[in-house]
Amino acid sequence: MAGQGEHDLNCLTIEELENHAHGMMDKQTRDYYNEGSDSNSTLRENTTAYNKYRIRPRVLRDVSKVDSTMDVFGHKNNIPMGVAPTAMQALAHSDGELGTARACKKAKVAMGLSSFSTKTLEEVAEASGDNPHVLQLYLFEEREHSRKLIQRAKKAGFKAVFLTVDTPFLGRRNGEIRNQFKLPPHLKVGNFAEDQIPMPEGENRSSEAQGKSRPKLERKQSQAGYQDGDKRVLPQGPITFHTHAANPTLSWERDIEWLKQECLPEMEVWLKGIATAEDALLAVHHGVSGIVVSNHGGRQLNGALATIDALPEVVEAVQGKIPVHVDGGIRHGTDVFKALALGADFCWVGRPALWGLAYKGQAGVELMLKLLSDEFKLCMSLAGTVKVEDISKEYLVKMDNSGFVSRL
Ligand SMILES: Cc1cc2nc3c(=O)[nH]c(=O)nc-3n(C[C@H](O)[C@H](O)[C@H](O)COP(=O)(O)O)c2cc1C
Ligand SMILES: CC(C)CC(=O)C(=O)O
Repeated sequence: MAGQGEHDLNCLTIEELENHAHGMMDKQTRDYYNEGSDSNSTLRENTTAYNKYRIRPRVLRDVSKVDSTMDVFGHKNNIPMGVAPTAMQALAHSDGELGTARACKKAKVAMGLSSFSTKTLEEVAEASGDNPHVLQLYLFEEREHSRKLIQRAKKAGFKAVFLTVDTPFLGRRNGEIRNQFKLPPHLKVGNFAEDQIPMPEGENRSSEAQGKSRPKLERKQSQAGYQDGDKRVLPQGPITFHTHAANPTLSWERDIEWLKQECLPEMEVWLKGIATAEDALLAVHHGVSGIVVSNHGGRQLNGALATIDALPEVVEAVQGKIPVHVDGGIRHGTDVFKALALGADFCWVGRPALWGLAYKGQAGVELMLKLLSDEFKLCMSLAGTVKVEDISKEYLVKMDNSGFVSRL
């Protein structure tokens, strides 16, 4: 645990980190990183829902040696938490995803890399070394581009792909629309910089590649990836997040099987964005290696349950057959403890890493990871748990709006 002298006195909590980061980002970056979709209610609830759960501490249990480590992707992680994939990290600081990867390696926590990173996956793999790193994937309608990316990830030593399944269309992010968000010219989407599809004027790419099984698409520049009335918009030209991240054609039977064939055995296939027991059961049925309970940090379906509230039904449905991870709204070591007590095997944090980067680049991500690690270890000790496996729902109660407390 941190001694008195080892703190950044300007920044002792994730909330303070967020406040520092606020002033270090331009408006378009700040809005892009921080906002959710629509009225942002799911974004807010992801965080506040943790307050409904309170910890029941046990005492006199010799917590002089607490082991907060756990194995994930075949490696010992310092705490049961990693950094979630978030796009375009060089907007926050020039260290970008390389700073995050180096900080994760130093802190011995896993890292998720967005397909839409501002560094290449090969650069990030090199910076990660033997620290576990997974690649978040959007499966493109032009399947050849996804295949190429998967092959590169395999070669670079990624442990798993996390297919994002909550993005048939992009959620409506009003700040992004208002700011007409785009990557500034000095930055590029690292993985696709040279991967543009030249398309002669007038050619309809819906007949290309895997076109036969696809719905008929209209060739038109996407309006920032948002659903365009009844018209399907064909992604075209350079691969950008606005044109290519969303793919409404994905389905369990065709695409999960395809992905497993492309990735296994070198890389595991996980689904990120599961929020119900029914889909968790389908995930098990389709033989994926694990799932992440996620609502994309409140950026997709506003009005969806907070992830900590969706977690119990998923855990109950899965019954330990595959690992269940969770992300969304985790801002304290006690949140990690609560998620584990509700049955998650592992947690991921998104925005706190972006705030760390904005604050001080790699050093800021290191600080963020230290704050959450210290808090989690202290929480384990004060709750009377010595190993991560000890954490169970026995340590939690739930409080309703009128303050009534019930055991879980
Ligand atoms: C700015 C930003 C960019 C994101 N980019 C991606 C992405 O490229 N792919 C993806 O699957 N999820 C993406 N996410 C969602 C995160 O992986 C994660 O689910 C979410 O941030 C967790 O919530 P938290 O930020 O409250 O911790 C992004 C989130 C943010 C805030
Ligand atoms: C659209 C993506 C490239 C990034 C993303 O998932 C997000 O901004 O939430």
